[in-house]
Amino acid sequence: MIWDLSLQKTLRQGDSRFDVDVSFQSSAQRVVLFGPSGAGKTLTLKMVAGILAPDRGRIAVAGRVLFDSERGVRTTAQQRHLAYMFQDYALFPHLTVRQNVAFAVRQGLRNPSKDEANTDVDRWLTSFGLNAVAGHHLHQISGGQRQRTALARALVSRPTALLLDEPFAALDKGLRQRLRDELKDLQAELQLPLLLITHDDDDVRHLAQDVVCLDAGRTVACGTVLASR
Ligand SMILES: Nc1ncnc2c1ncn2[C@@H]1O[C@H](COP(=O)(O)OP(=O)(O)OP(=O)(O)O)[C@@H](O)[C@H]1O
Repeated sequence: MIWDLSLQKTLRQGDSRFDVDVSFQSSAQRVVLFGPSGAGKTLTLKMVAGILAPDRGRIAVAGRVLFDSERGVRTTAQQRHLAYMFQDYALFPHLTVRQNVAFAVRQGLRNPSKDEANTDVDRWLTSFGLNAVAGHHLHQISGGQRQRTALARALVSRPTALLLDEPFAALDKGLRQRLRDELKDLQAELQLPLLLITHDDDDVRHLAQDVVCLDAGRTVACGTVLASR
C-alpha cells in the first residue's frame, strides 16, 4: 500500500464549521484528489504534509506511519520529509531562481548566497532547463519557469513523496500539457509517490493511476463528482 489515509477534523470559524472525514487506500504511486471547490482537498493535503493536525486518524505513506492518533504517533512536517507545493508556489520574490531552489537545502537561518555551489541544486536547475535564468529574480521569469522553480525546490530536498496542490493552474494549455508530461516522466524516473490536487479533467486523464473524489469534506464515489461536471 502506498497511500493509507483516514483523517477526521472539524474546523470552526465564527459560526461556520467544516467537517473533514476522508479515507482512502491506494497502491498506486500517482493518486489524484479530485472534487469541486471547497471540497476539502487542500485541507487533506495539509494534513498529509503535517501542516495541519487531524483530530483523529492515521496517515501512512509508502509503509511509513506519519500519524496515528490511536497509537500516539505524531510526526512533524520536517520528520515526514515530504515535498509540498502550494497553489501559488510560495516562492520568495526577493531571491533569485537559484536561491529559491537552494532554499530547501540551506543550512541554518542564512539565505543561500547568489552563487553558492551545490550539486543537487545544479542537477535540478539543469533538469528543468533553468540554468539560463538561475540568476534572475522571479519577476524576470515566465509562469512556466516559476512553476519549474517551485518543483525544483520541492525535489532538491530529496523528499519521500510529492504533494502538489494544483501545480498547473496558473499556466496556459500548451505549457500545462508539457509540464504535465515532464512531471509524469520525472515521477516515473524517481519512483516518487505523488498526491496531486486538480480541477482539470486532463490532469486526471493523463496523470492519475488512481482517483480519489472528495465532496463536502468527504470521500465519495467518483461517479457522482465526475457526472456533475
Ligand atoms: N481554518 C478554517 N476554518 C474553518 N473552515 C475552513 C478553514 N480552512 C478551510 N476551511 C473551509 O474548508 C473548506 C474546504 O477548504 P479547502 O481549501 O480544503 O477546499 P479545496 O477543495 O481545496 O478547494 P479549492 O479547489 O477551491 O482550492 C472550505 O469551505 C473552507 O472555507
